Amino acid sequence: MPAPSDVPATRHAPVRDRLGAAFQAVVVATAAAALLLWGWRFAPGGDAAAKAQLCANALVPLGVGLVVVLWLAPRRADVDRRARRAWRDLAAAVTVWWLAGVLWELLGRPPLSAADGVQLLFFPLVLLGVLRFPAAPLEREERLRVWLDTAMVLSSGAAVVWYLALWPAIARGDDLAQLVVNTLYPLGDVVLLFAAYVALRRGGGATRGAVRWAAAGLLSRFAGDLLYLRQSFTGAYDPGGLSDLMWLLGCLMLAAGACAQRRASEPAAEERTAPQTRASLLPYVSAVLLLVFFAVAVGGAWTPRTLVLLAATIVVTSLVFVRQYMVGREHVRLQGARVRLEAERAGEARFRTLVQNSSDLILIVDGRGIVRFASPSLERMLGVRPEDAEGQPLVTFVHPDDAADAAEALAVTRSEHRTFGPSQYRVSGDGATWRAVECMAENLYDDPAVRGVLITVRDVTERARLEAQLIHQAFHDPLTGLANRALFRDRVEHALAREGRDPHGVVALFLDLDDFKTVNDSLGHREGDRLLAVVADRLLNATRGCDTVARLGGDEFGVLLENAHADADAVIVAERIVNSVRVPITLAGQDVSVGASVGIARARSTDGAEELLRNADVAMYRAKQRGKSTYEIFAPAMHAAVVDRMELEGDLRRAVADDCAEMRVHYQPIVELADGKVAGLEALVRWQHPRRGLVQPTVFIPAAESTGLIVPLGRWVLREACAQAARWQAARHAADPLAPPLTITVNLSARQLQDPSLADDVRAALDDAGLPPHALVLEITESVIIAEPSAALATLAAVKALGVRLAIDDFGTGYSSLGYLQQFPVDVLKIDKAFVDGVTRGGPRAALTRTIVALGDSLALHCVAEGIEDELQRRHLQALGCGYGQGFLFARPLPADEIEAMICDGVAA
Ligand SMILES: Nc1nc2c(ncn2[C@@H]2O[C@H](COP(=O)(O)O[C@H]3[C@@H](O)[C@H](n4cnc5c(=O)[nH]c(N)nc54)O[C@@H]3COP(=O)(O)O)[C@@H](O)[C@H]2O)c(=O)[nH]1
Repeated sequence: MPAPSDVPATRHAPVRDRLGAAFQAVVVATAAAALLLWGWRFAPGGDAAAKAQLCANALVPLGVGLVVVLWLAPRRADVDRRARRAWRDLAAAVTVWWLAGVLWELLGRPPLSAADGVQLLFFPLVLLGVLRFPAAPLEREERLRVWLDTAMVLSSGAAVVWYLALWPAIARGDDLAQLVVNTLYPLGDVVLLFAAYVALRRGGGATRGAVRWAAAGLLSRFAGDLLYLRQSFTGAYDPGGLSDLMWLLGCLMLAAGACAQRRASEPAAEERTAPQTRASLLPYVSAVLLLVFFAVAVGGAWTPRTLVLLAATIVVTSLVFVRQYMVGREHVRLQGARVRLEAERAGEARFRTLVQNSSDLILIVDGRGIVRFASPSLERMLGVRPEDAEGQPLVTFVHPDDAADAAEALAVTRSEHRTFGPSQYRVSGDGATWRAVECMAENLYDDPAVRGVLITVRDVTERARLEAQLIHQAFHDPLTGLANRALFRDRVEHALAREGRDPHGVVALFLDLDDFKTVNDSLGHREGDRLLAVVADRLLNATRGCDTVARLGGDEFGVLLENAHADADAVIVAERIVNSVRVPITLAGQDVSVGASVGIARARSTDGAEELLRNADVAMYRAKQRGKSTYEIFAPAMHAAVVDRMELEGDLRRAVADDCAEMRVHYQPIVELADGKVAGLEALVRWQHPRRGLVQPTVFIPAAESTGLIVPLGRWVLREACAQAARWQAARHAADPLAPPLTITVNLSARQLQDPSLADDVRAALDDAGLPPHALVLEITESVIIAEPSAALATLAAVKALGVRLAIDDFGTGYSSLGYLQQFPVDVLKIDKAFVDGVTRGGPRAALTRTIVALGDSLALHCVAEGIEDELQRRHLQALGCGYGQGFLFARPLPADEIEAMICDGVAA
C-alpha cells in the first residue's frame, strides 16, 4: 500500500521529470557560466578591475536563478514532506544571504552594517533546515559521539580562525565589533557544517545525496567566509574574487542538492548503524589538518598565538582519543547487537515457520475479546481465512451453548494473569459444521510482542467423536440401541435424587418377554435378535420421549416413568406395552406372537434405585405367575413369595445343571380295573432338595416351565423312566415270559412340545434303554394341544412315527370341542380326577364320565381314570366300562425299589 506521501507514478511522472530536468539545467548553466566568468577573471591579461566588476555584478543574476531553483525544485510532489520543509528553510536562508549581499552592495560594502545583521539570519535558517531533514533518532552513544565530533571540528575551526584571523586583528588593534561579527561567519559555518554532518549520519538513503550537496555547499561557503575574514582584516577584499566565487559555488551546490532530493523515508535500522565512512572522517580530518596547521605554524617561535593553537591541538587530539575509545566500545556493542539480531531473526524465522505450519491454531485476542492474530491453520480447521477472522469477536466462532464459558475463560485469563485450560468447546466457521477443539489460554499482556491473550487451539473432533462413541457403547445396548442396565440405573438414581423426599412420581416398569427362549431355540438367534429389536421399537412407540426405555439383558426391558403420580398413568403405559408387544411379528416367514409380563413399582421415600428395580422385578414375576401377557403392580406382600420363587428357580437351575443329581423319579401303577393287575406305571418326578426336603412337582414344575429348565429336566426323566421300565420289563419277562408288556407313561410339558429335538430325544432314550417304542406312553395335557395346535401336531406326528403311544391328560377339563381327537394320533384318554370324584355322586359329572368312556370306546382309545381313591369309585368306573385306573386306592407314587414287588406280583397292593 503506498505511503500517504507517495505519488502515483503514472499521470504526473512526465511533467515531474520535465520540471526536474529544467531545474538541473539552470544549475548546470549557472555552474558553466560561473566557470567561464571566473576562468576569464583569473586568466592573465585584460583589465583586471573591469573583470572583477563584471564578476561581482554577475553574482546577483546568477544567484537569483539558483534561489528560484532552491524554492521550486523541492516542491515536486514526490519529495517527502519533511524534506520539502527543510529545503524551504534552506531556500529562505540563501534568499536572505543574497538579499543581504545586494543590500551590502547598495550600502557601498561597509565593513560592518545592517547587511551583516540580515546576513547572520542565514545561519539559524540553515541550521533549522538541516535539522529538519528526515532522520532516525540517535541513540545515547551516538549522541555523545556527535557532540564529541562537534567539539573537535569546532575546536579545530576556532583554533585556525584564532591563528589566521583573530590574533592578527587583535595584534593590529582592529575594531572589536567588526572582529566579532566577521569571526561569527566562519564559526557559524563550522556549526552548520557539523549539523550537515549529523544529518548525513542520521539521514536515510533518499536524503543523503541531497544533504551531501548541501554539506559541500556549506563547505564552500565556509572557505569563502574564511577568505573574506582574512581579506577584511587585511583590508584586501577582492570584489568578484575568490571569496565571492566560493559563495556562489556554495549556493550552486545547495541548489544541486535541492534538485537531487528524492522521496525519503525513515531510514532502516541497519542503514543507521552502517558506518558513514566519509562523513565520519570529518572530525579526524579536522584534527589532522589542525596538527598539520600547527606543525607549519610552530615553524616560527613560541608566541601566545601558537600557544593557543597548541592548546587547541592538545584538546582536539585528546578528543580524538576519547572518540576512538568510544568507537571501539560501540563497535563491540554493535557486534553484540548484530549477533543478537541475527539470533533473534533466526529465532523469529523458526517460530514463524512453526506457527505457519503448525496444525494447531494460534490466536491472539485483545482485552475486548477481538481476534488480533490468527495463524494460517484457521483456514484448514474452520475454512476461515486468518485476515477475515482478525478484527472479529472470538465468540463469533464458538457454539452458542459454549459461548458464555469461553467468554468467562477469557475474562479469567485476562484478569487473573494466568493460564487457563485445557478446556473444550465447539467451534465453527460457517455456523453449520461444528468441530470440537481443546484450548489453552495464556495471558501475555506483559510480552510486548503479543500484548494479549495467546490461545492455542487443537482440533480434537475425532477424539471427541470416539469418546462419545465409547461412552454411548458403555451405556447403550448394541442390538437395540436402547439404554443399557447401567444407564437405566443411573437415570433411576437421578430421578430419585431430583424428586428428593417425595419420589412418588417415579415409576419403574420391569418387562420380561414370555416364550422368548422358545423363539430363540426354534428359529435361531438371528431371528431372536430381530424379535428383540422389534420389541424395542414398540416399547419406544408405546412410551413418551421423556421416558427412559432400556434393555436390561436377555429378554428383559425396563421403562422409567417420571411424574406418573397416579397408578392409572403407569397402568396405561403397561397396557399399551402388553398390547403392542403381542401383535404378531413375522420371523423366518411365520407369524410369531410373544407376550410381555410387566411389573410396575412406584418409588417410596425410603427406596433407592436398587429397591425400586427389585420391586418392579418382583411384580413382573407375579404377573408371569398370574398368566402371561399381563401386568402387576407391586405390593409389599408379594415380596416374600417372589423371593422364595426366585430362590427356588436359582436352586433348580443349579440342580438341573448338576445332571439332575437331586432329582428322583417316583412311579405310580396304572392298573386294570377289572382285576387290579399292573398294566403300566406313570413316571412322576420329585426333587430331593438339600434344605426343603422332598419337593413335589406342583411346586417346581411351573418354575421349570417358565425358565425353560423343563426341557433338560424332562429329557432326564424320559431317559430315567425308559431305562427303569426296560429293567422291569426284563425282570417281569424273566419271571413270566407270557406276561403282557408293561407300559411307562412320561409327562411332557408344553415347552418340550416346542422343542424341535423332542423326537430325537425320545428315540435316543428308547434306544439307549432298549425299550420297545410301544411300551412308552407320552402324556400331554389337553390345554397344551389347544394352545399350539399346529406346532403340537407336527411334533406329535414325529414322535408317533417312532411307534410311541400318546395319552391326553386331564381329559374333559380344557376344551369344549372334541374335534381335535380326530386330528391328533392319540391312544389313551386319561379321565381327570374331577370326574372320578363325581362318578359316585351321580349328576352331570357321572354322566360326562360315561360319555368320555363311550367316546374312548368309539375311537378305540384306552381310558384311564385318574385319582381313584376308594373302592366305590373303582366299581362305578368299571361299571361304566373304563378299563384302567390309577390312584391312591392302588398305590401312591413310590420310588422304583418300593414299587418293584408290585410289578413282580403283577397286582397293585
Ligand atoms: N411335565 C412333567 N410333569 C410332571 C412330571 N412329574 C409330575 N408331573 C406333573 O406334576 C403334577 C403333579 O404330580 P404329582 O404331585 O406327582 O401328582 C400325581 C399323583 O401323585 C397324583 N395322584 C395320583 N393318584 C391320586 C389320588 O388318588 N389322589 C390324589 N389326590 N392325587 C393323586 O396325580 C398326579 C398325576 O397326575 P397326572 O400327571 O395328571 O397323571 C402333575 O400334573 C404331573 O403331571 C414330569 O416328570 N414331567
